[in-house]
Amino acid sequence: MAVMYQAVYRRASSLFCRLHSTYVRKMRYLNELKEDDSFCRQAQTSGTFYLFHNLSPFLQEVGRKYLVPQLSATEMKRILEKFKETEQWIEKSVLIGCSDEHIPHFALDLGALEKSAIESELKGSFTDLRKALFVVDEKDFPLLASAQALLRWHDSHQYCSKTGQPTQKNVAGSKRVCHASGITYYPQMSPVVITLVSDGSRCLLARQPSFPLGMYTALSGFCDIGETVEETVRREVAEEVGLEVESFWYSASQHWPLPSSSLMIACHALVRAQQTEISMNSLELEAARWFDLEETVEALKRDHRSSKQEDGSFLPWFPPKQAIAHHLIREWVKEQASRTA
Ligand SMILES: NC(=O)c1ccc[n+]([C@@H]2O[C@H](COP(=O)([O-])OP(=O)(O)OC[C@H]3O[C@@H](n4cnc5c(N)ncnc54)[C@H](O)[C@@H]3O)[C@@H](O)[C@H]2O)c1
Ligand SMILES: [Mg+2]
Repeated sequence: MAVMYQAVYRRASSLFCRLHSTYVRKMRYLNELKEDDSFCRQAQTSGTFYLFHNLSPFLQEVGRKYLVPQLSATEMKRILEKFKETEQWIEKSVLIGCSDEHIPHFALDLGALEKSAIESELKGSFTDLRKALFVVDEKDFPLLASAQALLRWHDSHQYCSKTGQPTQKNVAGSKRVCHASGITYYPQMSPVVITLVSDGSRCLLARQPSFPLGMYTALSGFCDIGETVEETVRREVAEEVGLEVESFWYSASQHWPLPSSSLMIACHALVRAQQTEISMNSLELEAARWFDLEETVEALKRDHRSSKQEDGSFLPWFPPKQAIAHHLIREWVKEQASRTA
């Protein structure tokens, strides 16, 4: 028995070491690409490229699936030659990751070239990010989201906000520098707290007027400058529904690219069971109410289409699984179900 345990343990720890060293080596490689311009320029000649056109990612519809194709450096060169563009275009690309085998991945926006001509050449289409995020395979979601956010950041930070002079990107695209002032700009995300409030047996979900009809989600809000996550949770819940948070705990986080880069920090919060009367802030919200476990489980089964009723009204439904709000709601349901079991 002891021998068997040792063999299993040895196999597990060697697997851990292998995984660990692959990960560490990969992170070190990416860091080197960000820090060393000539190393990164060299890597562009053997990398793969994800294409965008005015910030819409290039997708290929194959059967019922939407794939996110990667073009090799050779293919990229061929396309640019075909459109009579020089290889200098490659320098506009930004580093977005690499494979375990250290093949670097770049994103490139071909916004200045004719969209339909590239689409017919490459047999696919540039798709609005809002749609693309929800039709691609789940594993491609973070990649598309971060690539688009990074390209958008570069597009909107071409000039120094102090001197008005043009800024230059480093080859990897991990920063931009204004040579007149010496200021370095780094890509940024705005921290946002998203909180699923519960009174112990129900959860609180709300909707803004701009949401698709029938969609409810957890409360969210940008962190004010200088605020801690704890302070934002308490303030947002007080501001939006007039309740006082008693305790809260962190669940998970997610980068959300729409409408501009946010770091979503997802939390569960508890309010006192005796103080659950909602006083909704109608400047921001259109509806806010408590959902019991059964109603929450039912709404989780619906989507935008299936929630539509014959009279044109909509039953409540929640954001799809790609959104961290969905994860919070599922987590709450699981916890409630295990409590009542
Ligand atoms: N992934 C998800 O599951 C999920 C769910 C809900 C919301 N979100 C995202 O969270 C973000 C914030 O949600 P919200 O609208 O409830 O926030 P919010 O309650 O803070 O209200 C938005 C308002 O805050 C102000 N604001 C303050 N700082 C801002 C900043 N850095 N950028 C933009 N506006 C700022 C603006 O006046 C804006 O109209 C949105 O971008 C939304 O897309 C994601
Ligand atoms: Mg809000």
